[in-house]
Amino acid sequence: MMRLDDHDTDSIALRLARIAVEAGQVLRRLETALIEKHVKDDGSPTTAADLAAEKLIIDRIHQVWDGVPVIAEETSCTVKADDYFFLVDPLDGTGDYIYGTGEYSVNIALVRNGRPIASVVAAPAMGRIWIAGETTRSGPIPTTPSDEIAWQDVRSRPAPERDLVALVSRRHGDQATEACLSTLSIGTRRMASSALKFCLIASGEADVYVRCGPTMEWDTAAGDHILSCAGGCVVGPGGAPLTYGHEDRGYRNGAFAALGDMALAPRLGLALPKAA
Ligand SMILES: Nc1ncnc2c1ncn2[C@@H]1O[C@H](COP(=O)(O)O)[C@@H](OP(=O)(O)O)[C@H]1O
Ligand SMILES: [Mg+2]
Repeated sequence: MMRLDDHDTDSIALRLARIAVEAGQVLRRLETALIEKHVKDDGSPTTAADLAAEKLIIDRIHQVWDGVPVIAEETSCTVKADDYFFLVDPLDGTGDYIYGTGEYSVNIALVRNGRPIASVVAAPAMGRIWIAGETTRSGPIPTTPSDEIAWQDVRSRPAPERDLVALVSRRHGDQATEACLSTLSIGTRRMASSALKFCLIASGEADVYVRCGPTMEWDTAAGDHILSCAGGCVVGPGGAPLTYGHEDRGYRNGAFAALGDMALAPRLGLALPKAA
């Protein structure tokens, strides 16, 4: 068992990347199998693949960091948060997994005192992975799993005055989100699923993602950290960063905006985020 050394969050993120790549292989293998799906209480689907990937991730985390609580979407969503805990979504975008768009991700975040400090988002079917400790890096997922990932630093881009690129959920839109987006000069609306939306903004491929409809902490913590370390931010309606570990509200998030450039916050009517 490894002591949790939170001085080297980049190393923790690399370890999380290995776990996410392995979980991604499980998902890829099961993608082609005929998967029985179930509908959960919140109306969202779940499959045997969610469960298999979640079991693998929890086992691996316990092998490395035994004793740190793991809050995970499918089987461990009532585990209590602590000063340190992991948030895991083994298959974010289950609908897209089932319908074969490939826009699904594996999200893992280590949270300390309410904020993520090391995280990974892997998109196995797209062959892309992002990690963040102190800084954000991205790379292609190797086709031979034992190969090293060719990591490159990524940064979000300064927001243009007009013709912003907005990412919108493929499956979960709502009127409040549309009203918020209508205050911006959007040139391109691109549909995307899962935590990929945060990562595309972190890589400078889009500018803004607003979400007023429901999400869970495991949907956002890893992507929030990846975007925040790449120069962007994820903020609630008052302009404050999101915090994690809210068992009292069933680990549900409020509305948020993910921005590649903090200067977009006032344009959305939000207070300017305070520098971390
Ligand atoms: N009614 C609801 N309550 C809580 N979370 C919801 C929800 N409807 C959708 N979500 C969240 O939105 C995520 C998908 O977002 P998107 O459509 O942008 O990819 C889902 O992730 P999962 O697929 O992991 O369940 C789910 O957690
Ligand atoms: Mg999810």
